[in-house]
Amino acid sequence: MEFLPISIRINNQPILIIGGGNVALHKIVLLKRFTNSFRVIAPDILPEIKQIQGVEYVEKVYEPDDLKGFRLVYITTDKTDLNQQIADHAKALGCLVNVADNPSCSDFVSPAIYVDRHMTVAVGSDGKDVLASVKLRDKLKLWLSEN
Ligand SMILES: C[C@@]1(CC(=O)O)C2=NC(=C\c3[nH]c(c(CCC(=O)O)c3CC(=O)O)Cc3[nH]c(c(CC(=O)O)c3CCC(=O)O)/C=C3\N/C(=C\2)[C@@H](CCC(=O)O)[C@]3(C)CC(=O)O)/[C@H]1CCC(=O)O
Ligand SMILES: NC(=O)c1ccc[n+]([C@@H]2O[C@H](COP(=O)([O-])OP(=O)(O)OC[C@H]3O[C@@H](n4cnc5c(N)ncnc54)[C@H](O)[C@@H]3O)[C@@H](O)[C@H]2O)c1
Repeated sequence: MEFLPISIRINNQPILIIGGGNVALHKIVLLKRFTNSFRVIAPDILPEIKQIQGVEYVEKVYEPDDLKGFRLVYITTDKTDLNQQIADHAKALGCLVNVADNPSCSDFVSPAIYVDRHMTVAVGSDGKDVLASVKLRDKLKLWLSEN
């Protein structure tokens, strides 16, 4: 196993998302259950992202200075080499990174989550089989709602 399941406080600092496409939107929708403060940086940002309350967006290409002051960084551009480069810059600054197209260079991966008031169930596969994580989360969700 490579990834430790922990619960991190995220409501005290904005989350940085580089890239503003489908994966960025998907991440923001899931993260909205836990925080309401995001900065999105990309030359083309989906209108659905711009409309989300709590999203501050900047329409430009990534530059290394964009990382300053952030702790959690989701890297979601459609360019594999660029994603790797951003991850290297972010790690050098001490940020924790999630790289959408490369779990092996991510500092953290996102589990499949079920939330019921203050209780959470988070299922992960150590970054190896996301569909199995989603399937088990859905089974647990069903079982919990019936018991
Ligand atoms: C659980 C969830 C949480 C979240 O996203 O926050 C999550 N992925 C979700 C959905 C989803 N992801 C993908 C599909 C389409 C599948 C299909 O149809 O084939 C769907 C289904 C859908 O969208 O419904 C594709 C995909 N995912 C990853 C890769 C890259 C790779 O594996 O190399 C590719 C292939 C890309 C490609 O090749 O194009 C990688 C990761 N996805 C993870 C988490 C991390 C591992 C977690 C673990 O340890 O199990 C990890 C490693 C990194 C990360 O992102 O943290 C969320 C469900 C939310 C929910 O239901 O609540
Ligand atoms: N982890 C997952 O769950 C998952 C699921 C599907 C796809 N992916 C991978 O995630 C990546 C993104 O997919 P997508 O569907 O969101 O792509 P997309 O085409 O919808 O969005 C790409 C975004 O990257 C931005 N971008 C491009 N160059 C940039 C730069 N220099 N600086 C800043 N932003 C820049 C674009 O403006 C756009 O907003 C792909 O590599 C894909 O393979 C991951």
